[in-house]
Amino acid sequence: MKRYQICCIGAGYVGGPTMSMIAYQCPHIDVTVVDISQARIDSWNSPSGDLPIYEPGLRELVLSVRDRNLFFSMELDEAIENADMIFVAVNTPTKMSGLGAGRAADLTRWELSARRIAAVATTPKIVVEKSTVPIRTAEAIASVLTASGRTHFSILSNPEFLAEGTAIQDLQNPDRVLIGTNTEDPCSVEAMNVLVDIYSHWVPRNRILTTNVWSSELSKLVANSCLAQRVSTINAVSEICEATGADIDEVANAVGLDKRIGVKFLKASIGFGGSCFQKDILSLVYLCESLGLDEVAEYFYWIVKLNDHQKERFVFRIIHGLFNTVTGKRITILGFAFKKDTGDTRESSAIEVCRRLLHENAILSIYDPKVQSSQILSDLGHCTRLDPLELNQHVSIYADPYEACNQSHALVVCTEWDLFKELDFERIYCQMEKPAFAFDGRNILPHERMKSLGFVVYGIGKPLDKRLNLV
Ligand SMILES: NC(=O)c1ccc[n+]([C@@H]2O[C@H](COP(=O)([O-])OP(=O)(O)OC[C@H]3O[C@@H](n4cnc5c(N)ncnc54)[C@H](O)[C@@H]3O)[C@@H](O)[C@H]2O)c1
Ligand SMILES: O=c1ccn([C@@H]2O[C@H](COP(=O)(O)OP(=O)(O)O[C@H]3O[C@H](CO)[C@@H](O)[C@H](O)[C@H]3O)[C@@H](O)[C@H]2O)c(=O)[nH]1
Repeated sequence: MKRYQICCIGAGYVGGPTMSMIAYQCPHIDVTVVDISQARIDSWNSPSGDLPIYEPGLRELVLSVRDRNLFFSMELDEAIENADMIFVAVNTPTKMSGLGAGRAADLTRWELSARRIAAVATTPKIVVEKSTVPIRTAEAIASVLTASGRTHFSILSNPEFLAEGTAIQDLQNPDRVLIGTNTEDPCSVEAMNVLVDIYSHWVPRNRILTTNVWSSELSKLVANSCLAQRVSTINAVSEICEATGADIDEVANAVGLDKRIGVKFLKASIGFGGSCFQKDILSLVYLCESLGLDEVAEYFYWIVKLNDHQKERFVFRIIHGLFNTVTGKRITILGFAFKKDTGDTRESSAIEVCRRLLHENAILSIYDPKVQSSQILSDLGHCTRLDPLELNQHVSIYADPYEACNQSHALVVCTEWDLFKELDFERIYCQMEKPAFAFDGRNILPHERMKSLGFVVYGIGKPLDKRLNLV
């Protein structure tokens, strides 16, 4: 009997881990993940397990199922034609030019995938929207798919809620799985039941929600906006704390212990990063503007504005603290990824912090345990427009955190890697220029111990040290 065949278009942060989990949980299903990037596919197939993305637990998961019932391939057409169900998990970044530039999601890759499916498929397919897309994308995709009239397509929305750094845990034990379908079409409902059955292999049935397609698409954008809104709220409060002497961690704890509010996602920071929050809020803003809902659009837009403000004021603290000039001063950047436990730098706040410091002629020593040097240089080259030679004069990347701290004027924590908490700060203090400053953009360092060693410490939303030159 023919085994059930799944194909996933897009072997990225979502396609790779999500399909690995389905293959692991459903040994009776064959899963083929395809991509247009040969380098990515080669890396997923790497014999040593040197995968294209770092995610705790992912390597073990992939190695346990790869070439059993999980395959990574460049043969898009073959995988599409063989598949009963096709997930589309391509990237949907913010449009950079044209209509809706800086706001709308760019659906080019999605449409190209749909056109490829339409051109190749000769047997009925269930097409699953896994990428985050604007509301009503499924409708647009349906018209592309059905235009040829060659076969039948059922379109489902199944947004992904995993967070990077905890993707495998999130996939293994999701708070909910959301499936949107056209409830008036019996074929779509049948397709939905097939997808529900797949998830039911490991997700309790009461956590699998079924809704209409539009609710499903909108819920994904709203979930990210709610999460980002909490971060912007606590970051706004961090500024009040610094102006008044309140302590942000005490406030977050006191507020979050109200069960209606909850303690999660109230950690003050240098601002949220990652490929999703800003993009999805802007997509929601664009939707609201298109609908003429200007006040609603403005409300959501402020989440992003506040986030930009938080990054900017963090850099101002550094410059003011260092006697209003960082020209020629060595500054150590601890962490470059947008959060811990990932090597992903997309929209990382570290990029903006470094860009501003380089603009002020600082010399940067950067350490991150998982981000490749080439990625850091590419991100900084892109945002500063400095050529590689100029960049090399101002930026050094280290594989050892102590070397990165040598002769530095200030430590700047951009990512909350656990290992930063355990560093030997006595040793680091001895290596640094004096006064030695530490700007903790994640409030993870042992501030009191560091102060007793002689450091001048700045923490987000923490009572300010008088030596931070507050003018
Ligand atoms: N990264 C996350 O944590 C996360 C979580 C939930 C949802 N999402 C959403 O999932 C989608 C994918 O995100 P991602 O982070 O995995 O992106 P990604 O950039 O890591 O991966 C996308 C992959 O799609 C491939 N691709 C692009 N066009 C293609 C085409 N026409 N044919 C075949 N392959 C193609 C790219 O080469 C790339 O490897 C986005 O819509 C994103 O908003 C992301
Ligand atoms: O209290 C907090 C929590 C998070 N952050 C920052 O917010 C950003 C996003 O963090 P997180 O949400 O944990 O990671 P993502 O991988 O971006 O995951 C978000 O975006 C995904 C893509 O849409 C969704 O699937 C997830 O549910 C959603 O959490 C990071 O820069 C974090 O450092 C804070 O500053 N303070």
